[in-house]
Amino acid sequence: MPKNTQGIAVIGAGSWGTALALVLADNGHDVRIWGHKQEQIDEINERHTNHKYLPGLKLPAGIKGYTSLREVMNGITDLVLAVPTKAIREVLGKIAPVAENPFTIVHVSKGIEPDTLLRISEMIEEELPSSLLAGVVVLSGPSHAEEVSLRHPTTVTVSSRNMETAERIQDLFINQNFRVYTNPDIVGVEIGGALKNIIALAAGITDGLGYGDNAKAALITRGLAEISRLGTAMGANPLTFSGLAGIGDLIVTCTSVHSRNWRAGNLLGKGQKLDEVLENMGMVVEGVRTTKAAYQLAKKYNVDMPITSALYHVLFNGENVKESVDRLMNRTKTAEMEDLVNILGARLGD
Ligand SMILES: NC(=O)C1=CN([C@@H]2O[C@H](COP(=O)(O)OP(=O)(O)OC[C@H]3O[C@@H](n4cnc5c(N)ncnc54)[C@H](OP(=O)(O)O)[C@@H]3O)[C@@H](O)[C@H]2O)C=CC1
Ligand SMILES: O=C(CO)COP(=O)(O)O
Repeated sequence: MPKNTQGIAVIGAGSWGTALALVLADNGHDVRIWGHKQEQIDEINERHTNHKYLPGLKLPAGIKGYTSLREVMNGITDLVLAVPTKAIREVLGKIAPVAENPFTIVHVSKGIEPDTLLRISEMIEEELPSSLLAGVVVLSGPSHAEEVSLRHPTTVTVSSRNMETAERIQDLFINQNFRVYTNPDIVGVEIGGALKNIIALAAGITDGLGYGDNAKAALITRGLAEISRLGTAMGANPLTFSGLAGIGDLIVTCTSVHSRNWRAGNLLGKGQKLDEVLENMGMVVEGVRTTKAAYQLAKKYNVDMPITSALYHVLFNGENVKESVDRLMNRTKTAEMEDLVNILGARLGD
């Protein structure tokens, strides 16, 4: 596999940034990881661990930690952006003045910005001048950092408006444990990755309420239906939602104990308050902000998203979780596929 001779910068030293730094180091790349906490970067450089985010993991000495964005960006042509969606604009705003040459961004975050309703690649294009941005790629799929860091078999997909760039990034990451596919549908890949977190929160809630596997299978299936409806209305290829960034990620996030979104939902289902849950999680729970964004997008595109809407009212209007499930179950009867077929028909008719 071709080596990036300049080294690759990973921006964000949380769970996912650290696990992906390991994949890149396993592939022989020199990796610079940037974090904003001196103590944590000292730990990475001196003890080769990142205890808070991936306890027990020993990092190769080839992964070097930095707190200076100027130093980490020096000569860099490929950058992996691994901070929560909420922090992306702030971090890019600090990178722009210190970057000296154009670079490709591989973003690995799973969110949509509330109010602007932008996908992450669109936020990146807004924040960085085109003279600095050589390309934007999204890497997404069913991939919990905890298992990637154990080098357990994992599959993801990369997408970009420029497929040559996507294929080059595929080559940087792919190895025997980390299989990387390409998909030209950047809208679908970003929407699938972001919206599955909403359904995982809901699946955590039903598990917390003590409902069983039927309820979870219903959420996964009907969750996929509403993700596909919105994504298709936004221009995605509906087939993307039957792939890794769609059903693949939805399954892993709704069923894995590693999922922060599922865990947060589970605590909500058991009766904890949202503030309390988020305070104790210690890591990002992207689905909360994304629920707000998807609720707004559903209105904008006039798409029915009953699970997202129910969760929105639980999270932001204090509605009771059990009553919300009852209301979802007692909506007017409907057909299973008709809405998606109509959305697709309207698009093809345009
Ligand atoms: N974890 C996973 O398995 C996967 C995560 N993702 C996605 O990757 C993205 C990052 O998630 P993940 O790594 O898991 O999150 P974590 O909560 O594990 O880590 C987030 C990291 O970002 C840092 N950070 C937060 N805000 C800022 C800021 N304003 N400036 C600089 N650094 C900041 C945090 O620092 P601090 O320690 O100070 O809080 C921390 O190092 C998310 O969008 C997530 O959905 C995607 C696939 C898998
Ligand atoms: O996206 C993920 C796995 O693919 C991580 O999900 P959580 O953020 O819910 O842990």
